[in-house]
Amino acid sequence: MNFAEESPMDVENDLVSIDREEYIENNPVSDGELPYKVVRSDYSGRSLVATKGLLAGYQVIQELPLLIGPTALSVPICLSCHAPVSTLYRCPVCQWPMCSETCSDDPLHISECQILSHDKKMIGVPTNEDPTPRYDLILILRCLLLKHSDPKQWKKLLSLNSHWKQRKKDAEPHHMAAVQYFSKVCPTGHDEDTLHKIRGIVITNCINSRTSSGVSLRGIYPTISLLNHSCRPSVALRSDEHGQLFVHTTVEVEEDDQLVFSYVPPGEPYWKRQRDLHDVYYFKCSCERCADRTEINTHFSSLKCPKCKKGFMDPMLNKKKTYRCSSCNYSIHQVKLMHLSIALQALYNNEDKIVDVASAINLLKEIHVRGHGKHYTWLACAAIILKALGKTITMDAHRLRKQLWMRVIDMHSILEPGMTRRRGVSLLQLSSVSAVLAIQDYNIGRTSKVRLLEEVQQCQQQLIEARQILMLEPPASTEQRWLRMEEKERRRLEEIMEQVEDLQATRLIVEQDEKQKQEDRVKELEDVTKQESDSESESESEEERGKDD
Ligand SMILES: C[S@@+](CC[C@H](N)C(=O)[O-])C[C@H]1O[C@@H](n2cnc3c(N)ncnc32)[C@H](O)[C@@H]1O
Repeated sequence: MNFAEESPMDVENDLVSIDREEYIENNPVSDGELPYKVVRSDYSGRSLVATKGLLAGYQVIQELPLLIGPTALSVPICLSCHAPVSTLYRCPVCQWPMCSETCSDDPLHISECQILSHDKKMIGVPTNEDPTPRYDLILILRCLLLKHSDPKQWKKLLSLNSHWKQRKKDAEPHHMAAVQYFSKVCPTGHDEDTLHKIRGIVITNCINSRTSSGVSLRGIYPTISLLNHSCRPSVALRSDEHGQLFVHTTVEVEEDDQLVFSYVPPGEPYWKRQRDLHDVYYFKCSCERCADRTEINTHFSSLKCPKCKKGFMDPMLNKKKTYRCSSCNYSIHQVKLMHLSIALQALYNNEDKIVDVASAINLLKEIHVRGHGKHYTWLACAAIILKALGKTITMDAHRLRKQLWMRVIDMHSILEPGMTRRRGVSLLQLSSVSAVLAIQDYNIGRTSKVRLLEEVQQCQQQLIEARQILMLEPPASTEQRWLRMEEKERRRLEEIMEQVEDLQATRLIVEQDEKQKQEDRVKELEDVTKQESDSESESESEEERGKDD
């Protein structure tokens, strides 16, 4: 077959058609107007912008994957139902691990199997239970098969960004392995440039989701793929167990604002975010966070100056990749700063070092001295401490937990503000630990009843906000567990409030009882006194009388 005339370049710049009917069907509450449109810029290509002002939490897009498959590095999973499998049962034809005969006979697998079965030496076939990059091949193959199974969708797929020429030039080993595999070992009939392009499309555009059994999958979503990146996002993506994606605004956006999400974890330092964005997506990020040397006053990626120990070594954002002290102007190269940061990271990376609250606090102090309280290592260390403290239920542990959750929430509200799942979950945790502390403090007489009520009300406010955020989780998603936890916490707080009210009522009754008893006693005393004085006066008068007598 000659594929020469359909060079991928021909469709490189085609716009993916945005299907309005499909949008309305997926978003029944929508007024029929798309809340986004595609715009194009010389530097960042196509991107989605809001067509009107949108409040935080607004669902902008709901989209099923065009194709879905295993992540590039995966433990063995069945190629049909994507359930985790051992390597004991294999498809008798292609030898890939599957869960059963039913799955290996599935018509969807048959077409893949015909290609994969050419690998007689099992070069690309997973051999044991360990995670393997061989699963990278599967989604690429599914894309390649689309050409004949669904030419319309194939065209849509080819319109996505791939950076294929650059990837071909860079010849990264995993990329080359996949291209060679489908050109030499299991030929699919596509020319090499198309193979470069298809792998490029998968790497540039795939988005991960999770099945109900906890397996990570990656999918291609033609509309959502048009969202550009920012390290300070305005939308968040959530998936259900069928791989369907939902895009919500996390903050209020205005008409014509870009809708952007973060391709990399926002908790990574500047140099790591830039490196990954460059290596995988081929661009330099200049979002408001990256364009500000202080990363919005957090100095998130800067160490304290090793020379004057006063200023922060902030990135200069220039091509030389230098970091300069804000106080004494001392400068070092990014590589040196990376090494210093990695050394700092090594201090906390060993979870076993956190044996109790005191050791955790010491560790935080160490980071504070060499890094600082808003440094990325602090955030990562807080996560490790929160995990390591596990079920420790001492008051000290609760107090530390509360402080850490408060700081984590503060930092994330700068880095990725608004209705993010991270904020929802952190608020839930903060509310839970604050409630425990409030009750304990009250029980040991450290706080008053009024303070207890105030704190419980504060926890309820945190839960209300957490609920608003967690309600955005799609119904068929594993993350619904957070909503269940929120419900449990809410009931617990209601019980506490009832108990406090009961307590209040009991106290009132006791107090009234006491008051009554007191009054009775006073009355009794008065009566006795009166009787006594009466009898005294009687005897006195008797005496008088006697005298008289
Ligand atoms: C998933 S695609 C997004 C849609 C893409 N802009 C397009 O035209 O198809 C990812 C690619 O978009 C570009 N991109 C995304 N965010 C960017 C940003 N903040 N600055 C520059 N380029 C960006 C990069 O080329 C990246 O590899």
